Amino acid sequence: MLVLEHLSKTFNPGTPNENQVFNDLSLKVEDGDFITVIGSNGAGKSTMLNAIAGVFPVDSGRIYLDGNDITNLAEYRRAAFIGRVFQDPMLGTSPSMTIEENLSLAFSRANNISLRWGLDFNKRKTFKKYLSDIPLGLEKRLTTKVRLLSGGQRQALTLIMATMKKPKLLLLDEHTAALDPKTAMLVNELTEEIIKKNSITTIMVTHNLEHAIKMGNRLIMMHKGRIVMDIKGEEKATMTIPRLLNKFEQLQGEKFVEDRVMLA
Ligand SMILES: Nc1ncnc2c1ncn2[C@@H]1O[C@H](COP(=O)(O)OP(=O)(O)OP(=O)(O)O)[C@@H](O)[C@H]1O
Repeated sequence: MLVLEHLSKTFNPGTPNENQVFNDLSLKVEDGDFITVIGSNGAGKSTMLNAIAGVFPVDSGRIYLDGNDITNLAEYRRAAFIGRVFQDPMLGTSPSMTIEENLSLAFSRANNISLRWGLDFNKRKTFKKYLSDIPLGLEKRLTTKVRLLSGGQRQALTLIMATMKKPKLLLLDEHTAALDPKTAMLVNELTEEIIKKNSITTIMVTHNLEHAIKMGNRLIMMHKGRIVMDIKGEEKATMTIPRLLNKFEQLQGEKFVEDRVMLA
């Protein structure tokens, strides 16, 4: 279980650019939760993910994962049990290495063995199996350099690498936002499949309201650094975009405004 307890974060304190992103942000994420996160511009969605991943220290509050206080743990140490996939397909893989070399790297990390480039028959067979489950044709391109892949192919590969060793937590920060709708759908399907198969606790930020409603078991809406909606169970299962927008308006007394929001 992940617990965020009374977190606060202000960027550039004491300067004209001072920006309090959140103050007293709390959240309990149960094991196996797949939470989709939506919210208005600058609501603090990415900042929340960054705080969990340890990209910067929080000003106050505590972060617990499986009962361990990780508030002061360095980012690289959290990376051992927190998987991340970003919006930018250029991140997460090594472009000058081939698909199989990238997978081999993740495989070595996952199995806690020192870096070994040896790509024997068995490894290649395993990698082919991973890749043949995705209809992106990657299983035939094991020796292709990753820089030659499309954005969708790279995101799929990053997702496989980030989950090869089951992470305690998977953070997806708009990981399909840069993809065309058809590829985004494929990568989302792969995301759901991997998460379900391995019961990975996941927090996924998205600007696509339809994806946010359809995917996961819980939907959180953030606004001005606060969690203003936490929808699950029957309410989530029967949620629609108009109902969600209405609920926001009723709760906040203002319309939901988000430049990049995608209704479908
Ligand atoms: N490293 C940083 N240094 C300074 N300010 C930052 C930093 N990261 C984020 N911010 C600011 O914090 C606020 C919240 O940003 P954040 O990226 O968390 O919002 P978001 O909800 O993900 O928004 P969006 O949907 O627009 O991406 C914004 O005003 C942003 O400019």
